[in-house]
Amino acid sequence: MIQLKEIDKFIESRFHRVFILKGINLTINEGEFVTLMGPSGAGKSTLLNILGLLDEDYEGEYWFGERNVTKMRDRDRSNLHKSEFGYIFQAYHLIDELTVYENIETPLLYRKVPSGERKSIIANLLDRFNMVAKKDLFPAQLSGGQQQLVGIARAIAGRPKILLADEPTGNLHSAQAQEIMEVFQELHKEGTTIIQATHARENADFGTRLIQMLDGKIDQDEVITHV
Ligand SMILES: Nc1ncnc2c1ncn2[C@@H]1O[C@H](COP(=O)(O)OP(=O)(O)OP(=O)(O)O)[C@@H](O)[C@H]1O
Repeated sequence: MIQLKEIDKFIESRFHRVFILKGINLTINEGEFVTLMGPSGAGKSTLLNILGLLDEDYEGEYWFGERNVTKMRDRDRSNLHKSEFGYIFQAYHLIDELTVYENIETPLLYRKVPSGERKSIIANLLDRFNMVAKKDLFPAQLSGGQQQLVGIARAIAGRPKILLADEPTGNLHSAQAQEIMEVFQELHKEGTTIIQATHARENADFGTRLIQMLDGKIDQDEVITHV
């Protein structure tokens, strides 16, 4: 489904190149649930941004199925992003002027989901995350954890084929974190491919594969076995 070949990302400083990612070769198949771990600064968010088509400033090749993303026009890349990916950001990226309800609705509007269906999808998500009473509030009126939940609801509302999540449980208490991982597990069972970056080792146990990053490289890549 996704293949990265020899991806390098660097910044030019005055005297030398500083590599943020170096020689990344990675294949992710449909239906995998991958966890990226590694110390702060290892390059996890940078790699997620590249995978999610949010950053095209790198060298190497990115293949999405038969399509060479590296050679795509901006508009096609943006359409591919909107149609296939759901993205949960480390900083929630909610739209401040929209209510909780409207924030969750945005990907459904992009995907031209009919109004009745939109209502039922959003009602289900609000219910699932215990946010029904908050639906008309604005992001600034929510706690950090609640904003994270809205970000997650928004990312999964459009039923993306691939869900990318950067520290999805970073601002949540452990019961909420567990709940989010269970939601991910359900989505994975339903066929969603998931790639998450996290510092929480227990989150990796919900997945099928653990990739350890170090200094912009893949250090270890192992299968998670479930007993
Ligand atoms: N645009 C940029 N300009 C300069 N340095 C950058 C840029 N983007 C990322 N970096 C650097 O690249 C390194 C990797 O950053 P990245 O955010 O991918 O790490 P991470 O593994 O996700 O860390 P964390 O766990 O703290 O989120 C960091 O040292 C960061 O400062």
